[in-house]
Parts: sequence; C-alpha cells; structure tokens
Amino acid sequence: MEFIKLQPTMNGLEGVIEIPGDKSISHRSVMFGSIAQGVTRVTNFLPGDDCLSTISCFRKLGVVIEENENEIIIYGNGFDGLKEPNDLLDVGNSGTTIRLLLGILAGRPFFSSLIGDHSIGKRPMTRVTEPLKTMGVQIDGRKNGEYTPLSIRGGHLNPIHYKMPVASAQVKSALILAGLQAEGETTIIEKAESRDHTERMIRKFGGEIQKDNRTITVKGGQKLTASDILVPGDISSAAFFLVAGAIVPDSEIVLKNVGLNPTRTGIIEIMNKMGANLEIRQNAADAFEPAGDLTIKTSSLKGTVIEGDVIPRLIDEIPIIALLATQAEGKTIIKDASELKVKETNRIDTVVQELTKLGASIEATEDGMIIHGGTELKGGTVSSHGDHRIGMMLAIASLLCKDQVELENPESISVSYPNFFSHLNSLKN
Ligand SMILES: O=C(O)C1=C[C@@H](OP(=O)(O)O)[C@@H](O)[C@H](O)C1
Ligand SMILES: C=C(OP(=O)(O)O)C(=O)O
Repeated sequence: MEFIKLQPTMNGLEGVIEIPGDKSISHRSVMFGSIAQGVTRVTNFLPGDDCLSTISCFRKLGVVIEENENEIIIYGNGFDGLKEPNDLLDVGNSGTTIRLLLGILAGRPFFSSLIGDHSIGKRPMTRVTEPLKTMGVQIDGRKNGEYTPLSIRGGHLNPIHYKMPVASAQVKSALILAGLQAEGETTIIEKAESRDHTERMIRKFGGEIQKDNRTITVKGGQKLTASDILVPGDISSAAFFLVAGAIVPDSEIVLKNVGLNPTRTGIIEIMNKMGANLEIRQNAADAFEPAGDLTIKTSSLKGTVIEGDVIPRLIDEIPIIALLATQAEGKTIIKDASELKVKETNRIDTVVQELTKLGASIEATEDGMIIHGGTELKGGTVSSHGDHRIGMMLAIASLLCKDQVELENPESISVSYPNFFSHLNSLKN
C-alpha cells in the first residue's frame, strides 16, 4: 500500500494558487460537447481521474475527443452520433459520470454495460434507474439494479413529472438529459436547490430549460449546438486551501479564478458565519459560470450549526469543514447530511474515524456530526480510505499536528486534484 509522510508546518502558509478546473463542469463539458452538433473547445479542463473516465466512456461511444495541453476538443455529432460501444463503459471512481451517462444512454437505441471501481460498486443507482425505467428504459444490475455492473438498453422515452426524494444534482441532471430526448415535456421538482451546472450548460449550448423556484421543465427533441467552454476553478478544491489559510497561524493565501456559482458557495457562507478573515473579488457577474479571487488569512473562528438547504450547496466540503470546526471555539453541529453516507466512502464514518485518530473530539450522528472545537491535533497513521476528499482533508490537518502524519492511499487525491501536493508545498515557507 502506498503512503506518504507529512510534516507539520513550522511557519504560516503564503502564496498564490491558480485553482484547477471545476470537476462538475469539466464532466458536463465533455458530455454536452458529445451530444451537441459541432466542435466544442474546452479550456481549463480538469485532468483528474474522474473527468478522464468521462472522456474514455464517450470515446467508446464513438465520439472523437482530442486532449491537448491546454484544451480538450470534442467533435460532437448530436445524440444520434453516439454508437453502441463494443466494450464495457468503465466509470472508475466517478458517481457523476455513471449517473449522468445513464440519463444520456436512456434515449439511445442500443445496449451498454457500465462498471466502476470498488467504491462505485457500493453507491446507490436506483435513485436514477427507477425514474428512468418509468420513462420506458430497460435497465438492470446487481441487487435489482441498485449497484454496478449495470446494463441499459435505451430507446423511445416518455416524459415524466418527477418529485425528487433526494437533493441530488446527479439525479436531476440524469433526468434532464433523458428529458431532452423524450417525446414531450419533462418536469422535475427538486427537494432542495442543488448545483445548476447542467441547466446553465443547456442554455450555453443553445437549448431551453425553465426553472421556477424548484420546478424544472425541459422539452424533448431539442438539438444542441457546440459551444466553447471556459471552466472556472473548482470551489470544492479551493476549500482545502481556504481552510488551511484560516487555521494555520500567520497565513495569507490568494486563490485565483474560483468558481462562485451561488449553488456551490455554501462553504463561503459558513466560513463567514464562523468569523473567517475572507475577502472576495468577483469577476464579471454575467459570466456563464461566475468566478473570482479569494484571499484567506488566519482567522479566529466560532462553532456554528450547518443544516437544511445549505447542505447540498457544500456537500463535498463537509470533510474539510469538519477539520475547520476542530479549530473553532465551541461546538459545531452538522445535520441533514445523510447523503454523506453514499459518497466515495461513508464520509460521516471516515471523517469521524480519521480525525479521532489525530486527537479531535468529534462524534457521528444519524445525519451528520458534532465537533467540539479548540482541540490540539497530534500525529499518527491515517488513511484516505481511497476517498480523495478524505485524503486532502487529512493532508491539511497534518499541517497543524504536533508530530508527523503518515497518510495511507494518498494516490486517490488525483481523482479531483492531481497537483494538490505541489500546490500545498508551494505555500510552505
Ligand atoms: O452533479 C455533480 O457534479 C455532483 C453532485 C453531487 O452529488 P449528488 O448529486 O449525489 O449530491 C456531488 O457530491 C458530486 O461531487 C458532484
Ligand atoms: C462525491 C463526489 O464525486 P462523485 O459523486 O462524482 O463520485 C466528490 O467529488 O466528492
């Protein structure tokens, strides 16, 4: 097993980081480029393992995709340009790839088989496959279609009117992508507002989608046209350095070009509520996806309660927010976050288990966790459990630990942030 030895930092963190491309938008740029007509050029694409899995699946579906140093070029031929794959579609570790891909394949009149890694094999799929079956698709898989391997034979789709039982951008997006191919108008009612990158991208590719509060309506039979995409930096990646800058004494970090889509900025709201010394300079607000520069300085933080509608807007940031809370004064309570149990790992269990090893005072609850702040962290051996966000959270924790931290399975970090350690090291004085 691979591991890495991490030393505590002796000094504050200082420097400027250009945050790598947003993972959610990178996936969608390949998918939309593939189902649109024409040539789509994507700049600042995230070359993380998950997005590379998306490229590999669309190549197997017959799409020509060029990867250059600064640009991905996709030669789309519309939905009808997708061809039956000769081989298994392997989504690797990526929940976004498999769930959105199912929505696209639902309307394609051919057979596909989808597989992924060990973690994907434990993530629930009926949240997508059940509503797709209602639209008329044949899908099957292990345990009655709940888990991979999955098989799908798409074809004619009826529209649906669907009230979502979970707040999930992946489920919403899969149904929108199927709805684009259905005969008639599909309506989806969200449980809570989740990231809206799919909706923005439909408009960017010349399509139409209506949103009224939490009700989304999309007409079937739409044709999309290629569009160039500039991917902003990923706020979920920036989150690790926002927290590092706030908790390591004598720090000042500038994070450039961070995506500031309001459906993703829950972490900024919560850090502000906790008293973070954070400054935001937003770029042109009318952009397809808003972005800006963030400056974070060492902060004096207070515990808080994180619950309700903000949860989907910071769901992937909860592991690093848990670390932040260990350094705040007082108690932080995270509720309404049971979705954490079905991510790359059960993130309630892995966060609590690994931070406890480092000396944090943290308890798991049914739908979140309770963190008692103001704890000193010690060193020790911890594991990412193969979950990129747990690995990066533990690497940031090591900066404050009294002794060395040995991190097992750090390689999983390349799923969303391949140059994480070089960025981290560049901040050390
Ligand atoms: O649509 C997306 O790009 C994502 C949606 C979220 O998942 P859910 O839809 O399961 O909440 C998030 O956790 C994931 O990292 C990316
Ligand atoms: C949950 C995540 O991604 P996915 O669902 O795409 O695997 C994540 O990146 O934290």
